[in-house]
Amino acid sequence: MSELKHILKLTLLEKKDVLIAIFFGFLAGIASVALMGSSGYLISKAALTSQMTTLVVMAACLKLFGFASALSRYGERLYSHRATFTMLSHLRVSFFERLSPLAPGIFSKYRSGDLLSRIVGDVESLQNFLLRVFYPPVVLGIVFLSVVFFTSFFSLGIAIVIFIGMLLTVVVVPALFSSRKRHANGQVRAQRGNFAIEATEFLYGFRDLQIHQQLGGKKQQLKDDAAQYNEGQRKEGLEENLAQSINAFVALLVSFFVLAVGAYFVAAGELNGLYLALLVMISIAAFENVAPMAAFPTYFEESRKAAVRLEEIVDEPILQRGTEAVPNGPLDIKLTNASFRYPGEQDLAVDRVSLHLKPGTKTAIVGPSGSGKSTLMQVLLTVFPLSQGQLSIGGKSAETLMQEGVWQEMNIVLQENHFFYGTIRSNLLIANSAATDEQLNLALMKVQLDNFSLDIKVEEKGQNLSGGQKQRLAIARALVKGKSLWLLDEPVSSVDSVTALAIYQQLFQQHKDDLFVIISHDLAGLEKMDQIVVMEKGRIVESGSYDMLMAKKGYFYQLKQIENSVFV
Ligand SMILES: Nc1ncnc2c1ncn2[C@@H]1O[C@H](COP(=O)(O)OP(=O)(O)OP(=O)(O)O)[C@@H](O)[C@H]1O
Repeated sequence: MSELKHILKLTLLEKKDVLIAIFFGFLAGIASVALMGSSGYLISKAALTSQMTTLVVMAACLKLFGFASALSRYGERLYSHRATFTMLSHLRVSFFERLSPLAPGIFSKYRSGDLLSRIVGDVESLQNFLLRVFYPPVVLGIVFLSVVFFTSFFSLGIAIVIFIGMLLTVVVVPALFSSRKRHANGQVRAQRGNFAIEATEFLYGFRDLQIHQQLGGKKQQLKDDAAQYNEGQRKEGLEENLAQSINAFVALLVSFFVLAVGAYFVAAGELNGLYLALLVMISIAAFENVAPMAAFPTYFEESRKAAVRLEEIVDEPILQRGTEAVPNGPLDIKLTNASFRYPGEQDLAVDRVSLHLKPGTKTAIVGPSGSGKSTLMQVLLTVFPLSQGQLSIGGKSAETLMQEGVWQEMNIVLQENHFFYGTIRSNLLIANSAATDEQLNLALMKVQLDNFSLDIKVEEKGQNLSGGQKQRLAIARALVKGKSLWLLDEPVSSVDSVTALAIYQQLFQQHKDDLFVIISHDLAGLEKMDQIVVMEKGRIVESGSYDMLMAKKGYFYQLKQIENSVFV
């Protein structure tokens, strides 16, 4: 039950709705018991006496109880569902608040399909927590105790039988099935997760699977996962039916006992026969309310597992981020002896790097594939926390700064940039929602996309754009943002060299006071950079201006020679 503590806390944030729902639930339950009880009494009274007034009063009571029962049921549904949906919205908010600081590291631990299944499926499963786990036993408990209290005035023996029946149907049978369910290996939630993982991969990798003629195998795997999930659901359904049958059987048995014990007491002269039908009908009505308890084990286990699966994700230590604002004015970025290691990896991806990036300067980071350039960029973006060393922005330690505040000051273009379904305009406005069409068109012109209309449709992930167009659109987005720190990771790797050069020229000429950090594979055109940083195995092996490095005839010079010999 401890797994559900957090969910219970969120549910009880809506204490008022929960209490009103319990109150109406109790009224509905007790009114239906009273309805049946008074009809039993009416039957006996009609058979045994001919007092018209009592019969008329009882008939009026029947109508009143019927009306009260229907009305209270409506109130119960209204308030319990309102409390449930508010709890779900609290849950989603609290889950995302705890999840977002874990991104993007979370993707190395969980596959996207799995995350999706947890975020959507498991959160959704928890809508049953109040409606079918927490609330029914509470309402039933109160209704039953009231019934036991009422019947004890007529016959203590019958009250005891009803009390034992209550313990069996509300506590013992559901607890037995819950424990059975916990120990059975019905992993429906995990199976649903597996199915979501495979389906997402199938969707993402459809084209590659088709090209490599591997669609068949993957399809089969999907079918197997779907079959397992179906089988799990089938077994779950059977188990629920069994619980329902046993609970209904026990309830019927108890009503039978009430009749038998009542008949015995009537025969023994300990109970007035007038009340026998009333007590039997009360018992039948009270046990009719027990039906939702049959589903309790399924929903209890489902809620428990969903809560555990959600907790698993967000139960990572939360990295404490700073709260200070980024200082005003031109910003510099300084790395001192900075190292970073990916979780679970042996080697440092960034190894004792010291670097000072000043406003108004242009720095290129070059090096062979896998040398740590992109990781260094993520470190500068404060996405990856340093394992060792210092990162300061504008003279302040990055740890003390608010991460959103740091990103707000940066124009960022990564190797892969996401484009949303919409138009060119909507994709550019992401960077600055206040930008005018004129500003957007100017940005498009600077990246040589002036032939693009702002109303052109962009398909999901920018599928209808070429690689180079996507990169230029990402630069245009950075231009629209208009900040002074430029962090660009291979921004023009898919753009032809003439256009790329023209874009760089525009950027450098019109943003002379800005700070540029550009990762590049291409060693051509670096003459314009103020500083070239050469990386190898996570370390800076050389740095300086183009002329300095060429004159030094060191590592960069050799890379240039290799590049020249390859292309000559
Ligand atoms: N998420 C990750 N988890 C573990 N190791 C990683 C991860 N991403 C990168 N690495 C490793 O870190 C090292 C540096 O990778 P990085 O992507 O920074 O290199 P790079 O110089 O940018 O390469 P490229 O030029 O090919 O983009 C590589 O050895 C890589 O295998």
